[in-house]
Amino acid sequence: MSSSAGAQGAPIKSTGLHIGEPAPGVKKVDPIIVADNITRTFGGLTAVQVEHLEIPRGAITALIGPNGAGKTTLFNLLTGFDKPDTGEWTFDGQGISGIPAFKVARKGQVRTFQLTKALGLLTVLDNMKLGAKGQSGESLARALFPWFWRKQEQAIEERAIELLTRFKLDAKKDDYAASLSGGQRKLLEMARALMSEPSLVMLDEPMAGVNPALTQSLLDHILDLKTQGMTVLFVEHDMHMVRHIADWVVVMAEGRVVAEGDPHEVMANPAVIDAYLGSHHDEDLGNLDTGVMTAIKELADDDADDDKH
Ligand SMILES: Nc1ncnc2c1ncn2[C@@H]1O[C@H](COP(=O)(O)OP(=O)(O)OP(=O)(O)O)[C@@H](O)[C@H]1O
Repeated sequence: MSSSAGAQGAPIKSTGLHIGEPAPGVKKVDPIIVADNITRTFGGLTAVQVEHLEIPRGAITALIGPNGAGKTTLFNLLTGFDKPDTGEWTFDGQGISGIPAFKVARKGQVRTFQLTKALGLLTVLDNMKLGAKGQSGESLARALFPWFWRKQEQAIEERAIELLTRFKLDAKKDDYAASLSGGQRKLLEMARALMSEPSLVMLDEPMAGVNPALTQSLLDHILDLKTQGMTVLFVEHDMHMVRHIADWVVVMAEGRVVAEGDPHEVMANPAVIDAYLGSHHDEDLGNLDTGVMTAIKELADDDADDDKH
């Protein structure tokens, strides 16, 4: 695996992540997640049907696809918030299929949600403290040694303040989370996820509802996770963001992985445009919802940019 400098000011992309031709299910040089035959149905609907998927370690992978492709369902499965009908997967070489979310998080795989889960009636600092792992204050043995508990509390608070400072939320530590803007809540959620010192951070639509003033800051924080050695997997509809920061892109449609590759390869792949058009093939393009149209236009723009280079 190697890194190469991008265009002026562009983030440094990780390359050489895969073995062989980039295609759905392609093997990775150093995968952090390896998943096989994952299916999840809701009644008669097959929401996820992934034969094989590997997520490269130490890189930023984007999971994209049209609405209803199964991205969030796959996220929920991989993080233990939902159970599959079939399937097995490993995280860092350990089988974790079907184990509950709090255990997945303890192993170093954390996630944020599309709609932020900051607890509005807790302060920003208390939200952060909830993200700490391995708190031993509750256990009886530790309760018998309160000095130990206090020391641990202090360490947790120090880490929380350090992270809040990094995310420029330290001045708000005593405010209720409910008073934060949408973008600030996203930052708080990301900061809280880092409390448990994860090795894999999964972000579900990190840019949704974020005011443009905070967009760059969020992007920088995501890039920073990689610099610090973490792996990032994120779901996003914003193709500019995908192109800008993703080292690798996995495309889902109708529950399956339909393409994989680096952002430029993937966005030039006709199967991907097809996936976005999907069931709308017979429709007048003017009837498509604006999200689909924007995504298709951005994919096409990427092609045009490529042609210029
Ligand atoms: N709890 C559920 N009960 C019934 N159907 C569900 C449930 N969760 C998801 N689905 C269905 O599964 C399919 C995949 O949904 P999912 O939310 O995973 O897609 P997505 O790719 O994340 O879409 P979006 O980009 O719109 O968030 C959709 O058809 C959705 O309606």
